[in-house]
Amino acid sequence: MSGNPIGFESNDRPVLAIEDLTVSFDGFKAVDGLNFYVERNEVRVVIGPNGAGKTTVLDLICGKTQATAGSIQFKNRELTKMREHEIVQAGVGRKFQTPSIYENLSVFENLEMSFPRGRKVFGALVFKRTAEVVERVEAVAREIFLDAQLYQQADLLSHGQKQWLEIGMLLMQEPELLMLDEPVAGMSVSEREKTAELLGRISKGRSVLVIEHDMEFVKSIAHKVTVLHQGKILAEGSMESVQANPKVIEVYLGH
Ligand SMILES: Nc1ncnc2c1ncn2[C@@H]1O[C@H](COP(=O)(O)OP(=O)(O)OP(=O)(O)O)[C@@H](O)[C@H]1O
Repeated sequence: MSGNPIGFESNDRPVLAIEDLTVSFDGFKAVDGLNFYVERNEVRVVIGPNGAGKTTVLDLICGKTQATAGSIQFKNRELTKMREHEIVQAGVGRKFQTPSIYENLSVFENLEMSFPRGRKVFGALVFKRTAEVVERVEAVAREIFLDAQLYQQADLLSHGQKQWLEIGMLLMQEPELLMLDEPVAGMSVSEREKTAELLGRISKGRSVLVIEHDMEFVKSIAHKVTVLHQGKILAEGSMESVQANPKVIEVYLGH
């Protein structure tokens, strides 16, 4: 865990403030009156049993799913009224479980095409390779442990390296909120350790929101843990406090 102080916005409101958030699917409330706050410099992990609503919360934040009621404020902007691409532009990056990298392109090219200016000015694949872009690609590649693989084709990377590349593609866009769904699934022990280090590092200056089932990994990264159950918060606090909570043991950790 980093000793980095968890910061507040200038007006003391958390970077991400979710209030009374509800989504119903045919009358079934997958998320039910949720109040949830994440600070800058924080790594927050959301845990809970299958079907608790964890993925749905990320879907609501990134605009993939529309809320039935409630509000999601990110840096004081209301995300429930925005479209998916506007939410990305507002500084929210989301990584899904399956990597969506371009297997036939190099690590460099994958990172390069995620550079926002490249997209806006010249389209996704064709744009001028400026010194600024090259510097940024190289810096991100170092950050994600792939500087030695920069010119390697992405399909030759290990599963873990592909996951890091996708995190790198998100970092190219400099998101202020980064959301990751089970980032270490299928990773080796050493890849898990490096991922924990990576998440600690990249949480500085931004917020990182992770869904994870691997409790050892959760323990190694979480500043704070939120336990979801039936679309509501069952418990929230330090890993130690939620692990010792009888309600959490009953519905999740005891299984
Ligand atoms: N688009 C949808 N339409 C109908 N029901 C949905 C939809 N999306 C999610 N659900 C339901 O909402 C509930 C919460 O699902 P969600 O995927 O958010 O749970 P989860 O906590 O992420 O579970 P897991 O750990 O298995 O990924 C589940 O009962 C699921 O079937």
